Amino acid sequence: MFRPLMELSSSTLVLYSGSQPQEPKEANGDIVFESNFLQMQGDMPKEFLWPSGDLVNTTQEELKEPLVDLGIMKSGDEKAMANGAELVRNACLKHGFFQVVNHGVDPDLIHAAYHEIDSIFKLPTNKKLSAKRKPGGVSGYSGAHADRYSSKLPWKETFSFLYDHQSISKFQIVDYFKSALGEDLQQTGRVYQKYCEAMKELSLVIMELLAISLGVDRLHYRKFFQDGDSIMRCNYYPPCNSANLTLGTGPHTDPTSLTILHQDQVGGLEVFVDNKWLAVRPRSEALVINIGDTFMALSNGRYKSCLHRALVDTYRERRSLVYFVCPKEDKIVRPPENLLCRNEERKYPDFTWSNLFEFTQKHYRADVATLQNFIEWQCSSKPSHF
Ligand SMILES: C=C1C[C@]23C[C@H]1CC[C@H]2[C@]1(C)CCC[C@@](C)(C(=O)O)[C@H]1[C@@H]3C(=O)O
Ligand SMILES: O=C(O)CCC(=O)C(=O)O
Ligand SMILES: [Fe+2]
Repeated sequence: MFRPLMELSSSTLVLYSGSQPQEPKEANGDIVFESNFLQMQGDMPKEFLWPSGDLVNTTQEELKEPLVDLGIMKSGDEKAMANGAELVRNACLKHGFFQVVNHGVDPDLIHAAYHEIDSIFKLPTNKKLSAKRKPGGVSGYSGAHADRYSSKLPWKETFSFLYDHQSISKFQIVDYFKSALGEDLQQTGRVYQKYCEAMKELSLVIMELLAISLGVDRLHYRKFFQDGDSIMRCNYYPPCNSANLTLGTGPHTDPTSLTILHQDQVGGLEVFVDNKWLAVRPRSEALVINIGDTFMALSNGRYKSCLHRALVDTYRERRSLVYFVCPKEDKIVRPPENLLCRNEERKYPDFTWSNLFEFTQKHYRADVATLQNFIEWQCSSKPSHF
């Protein structure tokens, strides 16, 4: 049986060993994040408290990110496409964040995907724990990552799974849900299978737009990511009485390549620009696109990996659907030759997503400096890859 985190934190629980608290170590046994239970305990358990530097208030200012109409990609209107690419370029050079509208994803499918978030997180705790993420992997359930970290715990539950676009089975996600959570979740799997198929197609269109905006061959990144797997993550953020003392997701850049995110109408996603945290206004008809560390390397550092975080709300549950685009594991991450101007320095050595992913799951807690720490870690353990 599991023990609620609160009870555990009052005992001499060793959630991690080793000198570096951020060094994730697997804890023994099931440690459970029961937000209702925690809420009744009065003070916020110390494990969920975040440093004041991470909690710096939003300026109440909203990010003025471009809304790119993706219809330009099918219109054949070269001028409209060039204008759209310029909007993307300016945003990605500055903060790596934009939104797309007229994206072609069925609003009913997005609505269904939100409905299925509750099919997952309203399950009994022991059922969710039966599908908990395995050490070193990404698939499965996590409650505040309480089995990975022992401080700065995020006030959220997550459920993640892999999407292999080239899988021979058109039912890989349905099969995963059935195996992980049982036959009753078959319909949930069907919805996310369709959702991930739609995200994959959209991601390849965006890769073309990014290529145009960088002045490289239009199909370069589409080809690079065509055979890649991706990570789908459902985020559920329970209401929190001490919402100002904790975070739903701490400040970070996504180590992945490109993120396609939909947030519900509660709001809470913020982007760090010009030394300020700016709120991202929820737009139900739009999809948030942000550059991740791996694409930043693929652009030789031109495009910024977007620094962002997610706040929690005092009274309302918040949900987000996050699709992380990744290249095939063993592909060498290297900027295209024709992006590198004459004698332009390579900003990052060659690496693979497989190694960066493993770094984030076994050696380092992804934060605002993941890629730099990964490069140093890789260089210290292997000869130079330049
Ligand atoms: C490769 C990944 C690691 C995380 C999920 C994907 C892309 C985003 C990463 C993450 C969300 C960045 C913030 C910290 C993290 C631990 C989290 O809050 O979930 C990261 C994810 C993870 O390691 O599970
Ligand atoms: O929930 C959100 O709005 C952001 C989540 C996020 O950044 C992530 O899961 O990487
Ligand atoms: Fe993120």
